[in-house]
Amino acid sequence: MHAFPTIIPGRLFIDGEWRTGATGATTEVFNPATEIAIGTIEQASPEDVADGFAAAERGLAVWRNTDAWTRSATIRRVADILREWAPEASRLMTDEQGKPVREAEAEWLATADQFDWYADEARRIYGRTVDGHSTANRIIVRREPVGVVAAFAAWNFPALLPARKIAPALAAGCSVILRPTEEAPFSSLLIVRACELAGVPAGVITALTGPASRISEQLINSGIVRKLSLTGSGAVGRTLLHLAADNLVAVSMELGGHAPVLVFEDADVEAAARACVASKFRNTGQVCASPSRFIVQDTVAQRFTEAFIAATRELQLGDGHDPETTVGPLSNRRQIAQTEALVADAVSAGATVALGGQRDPRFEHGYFFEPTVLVNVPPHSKILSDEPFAPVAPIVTFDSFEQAIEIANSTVFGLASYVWTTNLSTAFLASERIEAGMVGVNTMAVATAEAPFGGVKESGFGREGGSEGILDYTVAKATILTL
Ligand SMILES: O=CCCCC(=O)O
Repeated sequence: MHAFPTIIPGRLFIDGEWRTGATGATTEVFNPATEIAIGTIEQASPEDVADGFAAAERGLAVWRNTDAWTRSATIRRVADILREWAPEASRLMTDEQGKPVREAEAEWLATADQFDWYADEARRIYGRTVDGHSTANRIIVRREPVGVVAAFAAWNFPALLPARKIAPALAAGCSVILRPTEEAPFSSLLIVRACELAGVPAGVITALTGPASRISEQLINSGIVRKLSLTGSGAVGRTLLHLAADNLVAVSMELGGHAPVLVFEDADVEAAARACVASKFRNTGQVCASPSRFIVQDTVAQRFTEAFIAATRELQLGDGHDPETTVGPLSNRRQIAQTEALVADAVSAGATVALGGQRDPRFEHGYFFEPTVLVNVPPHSKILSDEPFAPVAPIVTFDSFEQAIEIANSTVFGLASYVWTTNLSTAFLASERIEAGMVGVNTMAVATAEAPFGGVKESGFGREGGSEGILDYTVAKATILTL
């Protein structure tokens, strides 16, 4: 048994120790439902960051020489600890990020799944041998750890997103420097604490909280970090890619999406609408794989829209700690402004607000926005092209398979996508024609530890999850033998 930490360590974790920063500067963290501060985190100074990457370099030397069975058993213990902590950790996540406790609990279990999955994959890092030009040649290919990894994740899934980077990196034998987000840092720090308790050696995991741009710049310019993994916005991705290019650091980028849902007339339309509502408003729409454009065959559009609105009306907006709540607040003030702007733009373009459309006036505090449904949405509305990260569902129609695919592929993004049909040919053809890293057919559940998660186009590159996920943290080394 591992007791849940009574004091959440809002500290830096460097060389196996929880430390205050060299300058003593801290940042407050707020509950988005109450706007009340729930704690503080340290701001790592340049000296702290330098200590962090030096420790990570030493940790790498230890961990890359630790056998795969030991790495596997250690990572498995992290999963076990996180499962033990899930009930309390869920309430903490709700405090800092806003999502309903039930969703937070699901996130912690999915987080533990990442560690479980990569505990197994640690023992399955396969090499190969190839015969060379000459019968005397043998080429042996081994996959070695890429080196020190810098991991930057977004605030919308403060446990799952770091876990998707930490678990495969540890499995591959890398050391990891995590920069938790300032909006929701405590869940990420809990993972670090679980790693410590599980026996991950000093320096193998480091946590540095503080200003994103300064810390990332220092890490990438350090000459020690060999791999950068980001889940974040396209703008941040571009900035970090420039830095990585200057330093020839390898990158994986998960940069968001704008997932189309194609609903064909042969689908179970009501089941599709219910599943779409549950998925659309999960985490208040702040999900990179969130279905965000509902593209419905015109013959069933009215039925779909009615069922969608009816299911949306049943949602309960409120504080995530209330057991009745099914949709929590947006996570921060920026999201409110962005959501309001998207709705205003769509309405001025000619869209109709069929439900919601504004900040919920019942709440004096907190970032509560009504679950919103837009219909008659003109193609040039920003809600159909900009990543929304908002509880707003635009419904548009199509009249042919080709038009459905054209609309689905009309954004710069290509992360998740969804198809609802009972026709096997339509399912296959649509999933092959949609430009996306993932396609859910008659399901909205595409994010699971055993499947590769990642995008194409401006949604980024690299994969997290599945047996593919560990490859991003390895390099192939060829040894060419002449016998
Ligand atoms: O925001 C991106 C992560 C998606 C995780 C999920 O859908 O569970």
